[in-house]
Order: sequence, then C-alpha cells, then structure tokens
Amino acid sequence: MGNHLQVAFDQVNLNYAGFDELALKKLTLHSEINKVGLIGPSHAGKSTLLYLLAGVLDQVIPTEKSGTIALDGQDLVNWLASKQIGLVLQDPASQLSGMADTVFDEIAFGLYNQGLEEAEIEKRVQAVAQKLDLEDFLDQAPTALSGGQIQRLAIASIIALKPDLLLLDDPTSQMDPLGRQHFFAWLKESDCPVIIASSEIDDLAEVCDQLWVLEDGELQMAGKPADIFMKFANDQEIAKPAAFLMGEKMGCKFDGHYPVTADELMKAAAYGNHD
Ligand SMILES: Nc1ncnc2c1ncn2[C@@H]1O[C@H](COP(=O)(O)OP(=O)(O)OP(=O)(O)O)[C@@H](O)[C@H]1O
Repeated sequence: MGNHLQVAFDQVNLNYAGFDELALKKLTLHSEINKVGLIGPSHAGKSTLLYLLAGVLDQVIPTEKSGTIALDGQDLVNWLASKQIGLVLQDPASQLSGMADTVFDEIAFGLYNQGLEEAEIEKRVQAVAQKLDLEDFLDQAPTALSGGQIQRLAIASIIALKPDLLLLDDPTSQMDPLGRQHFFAWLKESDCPVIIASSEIDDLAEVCDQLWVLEDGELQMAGKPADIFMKFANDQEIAKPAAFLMGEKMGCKFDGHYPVTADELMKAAAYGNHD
C-alpha cells in the first residue's frame, strides 16, 4: 500500500570527523521501500543513517564519507534539491520553531514559509491535527504540551508539508501507550514512504513491510519482518515481537514462521502448523 521509493546504497562508509571508527560500514542495499523499520542495538548507526539520508549531517556535524546513495535513480544530493524530505528528530522539542504562540501556528509555520494560501493552510493544519489527535490543543501554546504531545506536534508539522520521504527517529519515545497506538495506526494508513527507527518492535512488525537490521554500523539484513525475526531468533541483541515469542513458546507457526503480528498469532493458534 502507498507510494514506493527506490533506494540504492553502494559501499557507504561514514565516520564523524575526528573519530576513526566508522558509524556506517560498507552499507550496500538496493530496495524498493514503502514502510521501513530500522532496528538494532544502541549505537548501531540508526540515527546516523537517517541524518545522512536527510542531508543534514554536514550542515550540523562534519563527517567523512565514501560510497554512493541514490533515490529513485538520482544521486541523493540532486534528489534532495528537488524533493521534500521530512525528518523528525529524536528530541522533538529541538525542532519546533520557537516562534509560534499556538499549536496551530507551529503546524502552519512551514506552510507559511512555502507561501501557501490561507485556506490551504487552514485545511492542512486541521487535517494533520485530526490525524494526530491534536485538534483540542490547536489554541494552546506549544510550551504547555506534554513530551508525547510535543512529539505529535513535531510529526504533524512535518507531515503537513507533504514530504516525499518521511524519516522518523524514535518518534514515540515520550508518548503514552494510547498516543503511541494512535500514531502507529496513522502510520499504517499513511501512503508516504517512511523509514522509522524505533524500539517499538510490536508496532514495527504490524506496520512495516521491511526491516533493516543494523549492528555496529553494519547492515546485517534487510527483509520482511517474519524473515528477519526467524533469522535472528537466537540473537539476544534483536528484540522480538510479543506474538513471535508466544508463537515460539506455543510451538505454532503461521505460513512457516512464528507469527509476528497479533492477527498472525490468532491464526497460528487456531489453525497454524505446530512444531
Ligand atoms: N556527533 C557525533 N560525534 C561522534 N560520534 C558520534 C556522533 N553521533 C553518533 N556518533 C557515533 O556513531 C555511532 C552510531 O551512533 P547512532 O546515534 O547513529 O546510533 P543509534 O543506532 O541511533 O543509537 P541509539 O539507538 O542509541 O540512538 C556510535 O558509535 C556513536 O557513538
């Protein structure tokens, strides 16, 4: 479902200036993506990869890199010049404009900068506020929001711009369980290509059609969630969805693998094959 994007990484190495150790090592991957979940332990290189794709690294932190990255067949730099990328940072408060008195104005900020008409701005703000449960807060000051609400505001401000690729770095870390549920339900329905780094493994398994596993700067595997979790079944560094662990304990499989979603678990328990 949704729009797809061709990504091609070839032998991408990256280190932060002044640090010898590579944060990304020989990253090579050609894939058509829609919803990608980036997983792996701390310091694996997930944020680095997102920042690299967003084209922000050298603007903020100097790095040395080699290799090539292309999106839809175009070199990343050229692609970024003509397309809109949406990056939501790990610390969402740091990306608010700081100039808006209300949540409405914060979401509208980037739209005013794009020179959109008042009516279009009103329409887009209302639409994203509704998607991310922010309608009741539109007149409030951004500073009055909780951490989870600020995360939703940062996401709303980015998606209002209708990006061609959305990059999300741990976007639900401060949300309460209900906020997180709503967010992932929205993400599942969204048709924008997305790469999301998150430790919410159950939600990623529900939403993503692909997972990329990074460990120590290296891409260990890219593939469907079920294939990934079967491959890393015994790897303690890679968290598994609850459905997978239950299926494993019960010894029941869905379509030849342990279930990775609640729906697959129900089907596996009802009429799946058993170990
Ligand atoms: N600004 C920086 N300067 C130097 N090294 C950095 C910088 N940012 C990250 N690194 C290093 O790059 C490597 C990858 O870090 P990165 O933050 O991309 O990992 P991550 O998988 O996103 O981790 P986490 O899950 O903890 O956010 C780590 O070894 C980290 O110490």
